Amino acid sequence: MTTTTEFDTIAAISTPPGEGGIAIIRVSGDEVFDVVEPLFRGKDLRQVAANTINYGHIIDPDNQNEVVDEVMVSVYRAPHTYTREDVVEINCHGGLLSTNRILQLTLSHGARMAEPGEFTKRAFLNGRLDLTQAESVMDLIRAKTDRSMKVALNQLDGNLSHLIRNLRQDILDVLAQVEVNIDYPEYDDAEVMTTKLLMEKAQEVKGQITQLLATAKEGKILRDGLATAIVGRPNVGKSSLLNHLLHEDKAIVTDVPGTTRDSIEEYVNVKNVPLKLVDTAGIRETADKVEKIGVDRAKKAIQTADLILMVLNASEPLSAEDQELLEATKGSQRIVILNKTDLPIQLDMAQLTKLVPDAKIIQTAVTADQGLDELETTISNMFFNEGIDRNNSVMVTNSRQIGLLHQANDALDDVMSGIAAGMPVDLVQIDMTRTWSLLGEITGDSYQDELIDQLFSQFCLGK
Ligand SMILES: Nc1nc2c(c(=O)[nH]1)N(C=O)[C@@H](CNc1ccc(C(=O)N[C@@H](CCC(=O)O)C(=O)O)cc1)CN2
Ligand SMILES: Nc1nc2c(ncn2[C@@H]2O[C@H](COP(=O)(O)OP(=O)(O)OP(=O)(O)O)[C@@H](O)[C@H]2O)c(=O)[nH]1
Ligand SMILES: [Mg+2]
Repeated sequence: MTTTTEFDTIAAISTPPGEGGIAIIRVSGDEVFDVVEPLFRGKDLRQVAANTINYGHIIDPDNQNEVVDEVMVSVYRAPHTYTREDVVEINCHGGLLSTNRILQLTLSHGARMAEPGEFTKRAFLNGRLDLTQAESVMDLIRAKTDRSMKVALNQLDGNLSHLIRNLRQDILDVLAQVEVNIDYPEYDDAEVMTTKLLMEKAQEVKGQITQLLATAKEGKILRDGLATAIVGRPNVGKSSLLNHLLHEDKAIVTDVPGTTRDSIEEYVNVKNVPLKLVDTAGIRETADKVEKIGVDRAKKAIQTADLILMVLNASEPLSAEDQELLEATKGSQRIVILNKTDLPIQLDMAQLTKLVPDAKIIQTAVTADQGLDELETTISNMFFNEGIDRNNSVMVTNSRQIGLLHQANDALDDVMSGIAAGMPVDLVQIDMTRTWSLLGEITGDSYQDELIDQLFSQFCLGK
C-alpha cells in the first residue's frame, strides 16, 4: 500500500551553508516538474527515466533566460523516493550566491520553503519511515562516534520498530482473547483464566521493556557523550589532562594559576566511551571579575556532569579548597585524580582516603604521561560493566522513546497490581490497552500532530 498524502511542493538547500564543491537544492511534491521545468535548460525532465541525473543549465525565465548556473539535475519518481513524492535535486556549483539564487527561483515558481525536517516528516507521514526511523536519521547526522552511528543505522533499518511492533501485536492478541472470554465464557472459571492470561502477558512484555530500558543508559551516553567535568583548584593540571585525553593542545597550559578562565568543551572517545569533556576554570576565591564568572561556571559544571574528574596536586598538602571541592562532589559519580606524582609527594594519602573512603583514586603525572591508561580504563569500566550485549545494537538512545517505555512499564505495573487486587477484568483491560497505545507512540503508529511538529522542527533544514 503506497497511498501518499497530498502536500504542497517544498524546496530547501540540503547541503551545509557556506562555500563548497557542490550544493544540492532539493524539491519535493506533486508539482516539482511544474516548478523546475521553466528553470531548466536541458532534457525534458518529465520524460527522463526515474533515478537519472541530467546535465543542463538553470536559467532565470524572469530575466531574459539569463544562465544562472551549470548543473546536474537528479530525477526521482513517486513513490520510490525519500519522501514518496516526486523529487528533483539540483546539483549546482557550491557558491553561496548561485545556490541561494536557484532556491529563490524555485520559490518564485511555485515551491514553498521547506521547514526543518520537512522532507523526513513527509517520509513519515507518507508511511516510508516510522517515528523511530525518522529520529534515527537525525541521530545518524549527529553521531560523533562509530558506535553511535552503528546504533542509529540499526534503528534506521527498523530493528527497534520491529521489536515494538511485535510487543504490540502480542498485547493485541491477548486483548482479543480476553474479549472472547468475556463475551463467551465457556467455563465457570473464565474470569480466572482471563486474568491469568493477562498477568502472564504483562510479565512477559515487562521483561522485554526492562531489557530495552537497560540499554538506555549506555545508549544515551553513546548518543550524547558522557558529560565529564574536570574540576579542581587552579594549577593542579586540569587543562594538561584535557590536552592529553584529546591528544591535542586544545587548552592553554601555563604555570600561572587561573590560566583557564572559561569552560572548554570537547568530544573525545576514551576506550569506546564518548566523553563530552569540559575543562573548567580552577575554583578559588577571586576578586577578578572574569575569573569569577569562570569559577561560577565550573561550579555549575559540577551540578550537571555525569562524571567528575576531581584533580588534586600531589606535590602540595591538601588545602581547604581541595577539601571543600571533595565535599561538593561527594554525591556525584567521580574519580579523584592525584596529579603531579612525579614531584615529591606532599599530600597526606591517609588523610585523603579518610576523607573519601569510597572514591576511586588514581595517581597520575600527566606531563610525564603516567597513569593515564589506568584512568581511561577506569572510566570505561565505570560505564560499560553491566553486561550489555555489545553486538545487540537494538538500543534506545532517545529520551522521548525512553520516557514512553517508562510509561508503558508503569501501565504494566497497573495491570499487575490491578489483577493482584482482584480488580474487574474490564478495568485491567484498560491499563493493558494503555500499554499498547503508549508503545504505539514510540513508533508513531499513534501520534498527536503537535508532537510530530515539535519533533521534526529539531531537524536540520533540508533534511
Ligand atoms: N542526493 C541524495 N543523497 C542522499 C539522500 C537524498 O535524499 N539525496 N538521502 C536522504 O537524505 C540519503 C539516502 N537515503 C535515501 C533513502 C531512500 C531513498 C529512496 O528513494 N527510497 C525509495 C526507493 C529505493 C529504491 O530505489 O530501492 C523507497 O524506499 O521507496 C532515497 C534516499 C543519503 N543520500
Ligand atoms: N610536574 C608536573 N607538572 C604538571 C603536571 N601536570 C601539569 N603540570 C604543570 O602544572 C602547570 C599548570 O597546568 P594546567 O594544566 O594549566 O593547570 P590547570 O589546572 O588547568 O590550571 P588553571 O587553568 O589555572 O586552573 C603547568 O605548568 C603544567 O605543565 C604533572 O603531572 N607534573
Ligand atoms: Mg586550566
